Amino acid sequence: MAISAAIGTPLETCLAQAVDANPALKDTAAVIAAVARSAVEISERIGRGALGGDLAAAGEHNSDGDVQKALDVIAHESVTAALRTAPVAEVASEEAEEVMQLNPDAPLAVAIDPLDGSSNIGVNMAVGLIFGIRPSIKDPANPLASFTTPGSTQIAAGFVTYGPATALILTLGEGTQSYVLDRAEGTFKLTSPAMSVPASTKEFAINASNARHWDAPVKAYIEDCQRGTEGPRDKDYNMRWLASLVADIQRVLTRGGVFLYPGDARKNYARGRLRLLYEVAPVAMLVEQAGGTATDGQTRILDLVATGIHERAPLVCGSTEEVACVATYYAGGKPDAGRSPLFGQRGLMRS
Ligand SMILES: O=P(O)(O)OC[C@H]1O[C@](O)(COP(=O)(O)O)[C@@H](O)[C@@H]1O
Ligand SMILES: [Mg+2]
Ligand SMILES: [Mg+2]
Repeated sequence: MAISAAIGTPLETCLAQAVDANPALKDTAAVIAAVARSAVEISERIGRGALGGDLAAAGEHNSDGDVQKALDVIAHESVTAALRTAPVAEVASEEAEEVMQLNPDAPLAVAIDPLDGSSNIGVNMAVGLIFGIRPSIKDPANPLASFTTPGSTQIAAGFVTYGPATALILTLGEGTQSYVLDRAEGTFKLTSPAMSVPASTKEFAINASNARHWDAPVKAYIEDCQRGTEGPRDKDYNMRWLASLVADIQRVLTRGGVFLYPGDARKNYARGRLRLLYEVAPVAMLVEQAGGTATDGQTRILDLVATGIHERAPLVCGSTEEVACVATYYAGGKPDAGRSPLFGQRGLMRS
């Protein structure tokens, strides 16, 4: 439901209001409160920086082959301990190979990236946590049943950004809200009851070091953005890349933009880098609920169905007009052929 509380209202009060309006959200609210408790703990830990030990110390490899840093493991243990106290049957975590069974009779399943933006650990840059909450499907024959449904079955989704401020971005399926942690009180408080992604933008986010590996539509789209007013897009673009999905998406949710992590030609990158269940699908729900669009380039993310819990998916999301523009490149076209270098307003053959 949409949140109508005043700015500054504590998360707990907002959740209680949501449950009053829709009692079916009671268990979901309990899960969100548990995730928020873990986020407060991790925020304090990150805030101490190197005074709290070497959070970037390398450990084992995780399911995706990434080296786990100390903070990846600390965050995973903190959030799964919190979820054990909530009505959660199963957890799919980036940091666990298999689905974790918590409270078997509980009604909900949670997909979680306990620590997003791991390359930013230890350099005082923004990192975060991402989660998506789904109904738990009890199917003894299929231990993945709760997670092999479309992203549109998510009941709620959110992420936390541990940045200059610790923020919680949340949707309960109707609108996207933001909260900021009041460090003095250890409580998240409402800062925006309805985030709204502007339909158009002049800002894109992509890891440009991968340009030589991109497919033709992404290459053409980014090249045209870079040509600015000299090219068919006829506007000068800015580029931002924080290497932290949560921070990049918080910017897109706040002032618009388009975020791309496409598939590319590198080994194991045919479907990009981001994981469908605990990164792409929650972000897609938040972006859609804020009036933006989220696709894999062409197909709506929330229609995609995972076949494994660590499956990847390309992500193109943010301002609706810009995401639609990327889709035209994938469909083999250009957004406005009438403004091509040859025929456009500044073209050689202006009519
Ligand atoms: O290092 P790259 O290829 O730019 O990838 C950065 C992306 O990888 C991620 O760090 C992946 O998440 P994890 O840190 O949870 O593995 C995203 O937050 C970020 O957008
Ligand atoms: Mg991540
Ligand atoms: Mg992670």
